[in-house]
Amino acid sequence: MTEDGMTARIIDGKAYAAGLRGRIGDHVARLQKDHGLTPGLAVVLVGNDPASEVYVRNKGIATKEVGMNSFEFKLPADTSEEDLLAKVRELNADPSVHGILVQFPVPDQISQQKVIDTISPDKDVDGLHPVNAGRLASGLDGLVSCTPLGCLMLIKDVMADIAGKNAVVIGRSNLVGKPVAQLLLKENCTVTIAHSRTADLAKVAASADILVAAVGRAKMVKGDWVKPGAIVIDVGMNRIPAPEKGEGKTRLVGDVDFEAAKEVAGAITPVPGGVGPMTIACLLHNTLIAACRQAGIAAPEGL
Ligand SMILES: Nc1nc(=O)c2c([nH]1)NC[C@@H]1CN(c3ccc(C(=O)N[C@@H](CCC(=O)O)C(=O)O)cc3)C=[N+]21
Repeated sequence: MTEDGMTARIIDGKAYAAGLRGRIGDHVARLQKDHGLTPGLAVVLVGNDPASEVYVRNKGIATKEVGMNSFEFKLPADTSEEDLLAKVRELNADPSVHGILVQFPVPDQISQQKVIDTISPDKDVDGLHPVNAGRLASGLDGLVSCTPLGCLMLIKDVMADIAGKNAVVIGRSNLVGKPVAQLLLKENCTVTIAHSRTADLAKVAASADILVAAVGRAKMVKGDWVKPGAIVIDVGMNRIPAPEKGEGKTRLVGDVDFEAAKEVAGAITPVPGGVGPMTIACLLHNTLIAACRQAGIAAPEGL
């Protein structure tokens, strides 16, 4: 239970993302009217993993809905690394493409890091290129990874000024943990990055005013790891068996034991409907920013 005896505010990432996509759509319409510019996002999928196909299809739909051009490329599962890198270079050189996303994971014969390194930092809407990671760490303008950006937007929607708060990020991946920590540091939080080797993780987590779970282990964060009143952001996307839905069925759960944590937290994101929808909206946000910068037009701030 929270300090005032109420359960947590459930942070509606789906609704926030819909609002953000609406504001992005307004900017895209203005860019077209004033500058004749239509932002374009290229998404490359290698192989035919069903989950990835669903994500890529949803990204394409969302991209067109905000008035951007969506370019989708499906390459066979046995595509060589050199062929994929050649595709990336072609997109780097294409002026109608402002953002490039290669859906991960890629097949084993391809190095994910080489793909990341080959995408032009200016078109790296995933924010994973070392140049963008370095810009974030140095407090310079760059492109920030979509999931971390989405987490920060949701946190700031709950609490506009988070300076001086204790933030604990569980997880140290380049994709989420590290960039989330950098963003929270930029907002003047006191940031701890915890991980699988952290001693007494439960105690560290319980010190957090803002707790971000990005480990990829279903319901690992228990209710008594949550400080009463804390903001809890659950980045986990774990598919677990759901026999109650029928044989072979699965459901999506986060890294947080939601039912227990919501009795303690002040605000908490659900899974699904929390961080996930923000990731796609922030991809469009980054594509808009990238298109403006490439065209030498002032990029919108604080969308
Ligand atoms: N280069 C690259 N960039 C990515 O950002 C990237 C990637 N590769 N590979 C796969 C992961 C995963 N990802 C998700 C995005 C949205 C939802 C999402 O919208 N989830 C919904 C529900 C989805 C469902 O029900 O299955 C939700 O949480 O409410 C989930 C997962 C982006 N990824």
